[in-house]
Amino acid sequence: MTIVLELEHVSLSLGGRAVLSDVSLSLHEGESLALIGPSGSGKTSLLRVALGLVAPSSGAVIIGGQPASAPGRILLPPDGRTAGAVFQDLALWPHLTVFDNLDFGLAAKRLPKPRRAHAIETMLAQVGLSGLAHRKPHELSGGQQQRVALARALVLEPKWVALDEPFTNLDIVLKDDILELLASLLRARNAAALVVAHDPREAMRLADRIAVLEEGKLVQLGTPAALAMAPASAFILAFTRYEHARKLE
Ligand SMILES: Nc1ncnc2c1ncn2[C@@H]1O[C@H](COP(=O)(O)OP(=O)(O)OP(=O)(O)O)[C@@H](O)[C@H]1O
Repeated sequence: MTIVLELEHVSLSLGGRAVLSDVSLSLHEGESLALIGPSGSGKTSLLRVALGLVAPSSGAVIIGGQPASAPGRILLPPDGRTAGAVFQDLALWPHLTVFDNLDFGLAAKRLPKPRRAHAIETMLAQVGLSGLAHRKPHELSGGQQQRVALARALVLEPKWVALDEPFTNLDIVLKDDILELLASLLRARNAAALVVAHDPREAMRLADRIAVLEEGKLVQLGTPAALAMAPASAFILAFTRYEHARKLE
């Protein structure tokens, strides 16, 4: 199986505190890997290390088989990591239209204009925003803004995307819709996803594999079924017990 991203014995200290300790994991082509763990366990920090926004204190990040980060050094900058990212605050450029938000990364790749326009129109159609290309973010609903953020990440045809709980603020119906849309967009591209999930039960339902962080350490990594079968900590037992009960119903 092709590995798109690998963390090898990654540790990270910030302000003298150990935020990540000896974390090793790999993200496989096309899979959805959920990161869960209590608040402050290091989930966002792990995404930041993977994306090349911060260098690990020790260990390595490997992208597509190439060294991407070494201790204290970013060898491959974020835009070279074949990744798309969507963070909780979405970080859309407020002064740019939807079209230009999507065009920003494509233009940086120096693709010809007609090709960019075609890619953007196709992408906007896929996320159901065809008519809204010339609006600015503040002229959109929250759900529409989230689709723009998703489209902006995917229009660059990433091999993997990092998502930091971008959908937590949506109501449940809208959230299910966008999760389904995300899954189908990723499937169509065979793109992998590394997703920080706040709701462990939702991760059990949707992810191919789950990585559990506690106090910066990877305490378990496996399929939802493997976690439910042999939970490695009280935190994991707490949400997998529910899963057991559901299956026994
Ligand atoms: N720049 C920083 N300097 C010092 N400590 C930091 C810094 N950024 C994060 N931390 C600490 O690192 C730890 C992990 O933070 P992180 O945001 O990765 O956790 P998280 O699991 O994503 O939390 P949450 O679920 O609450 O978002 C926390 O204790 C946090 O206070």
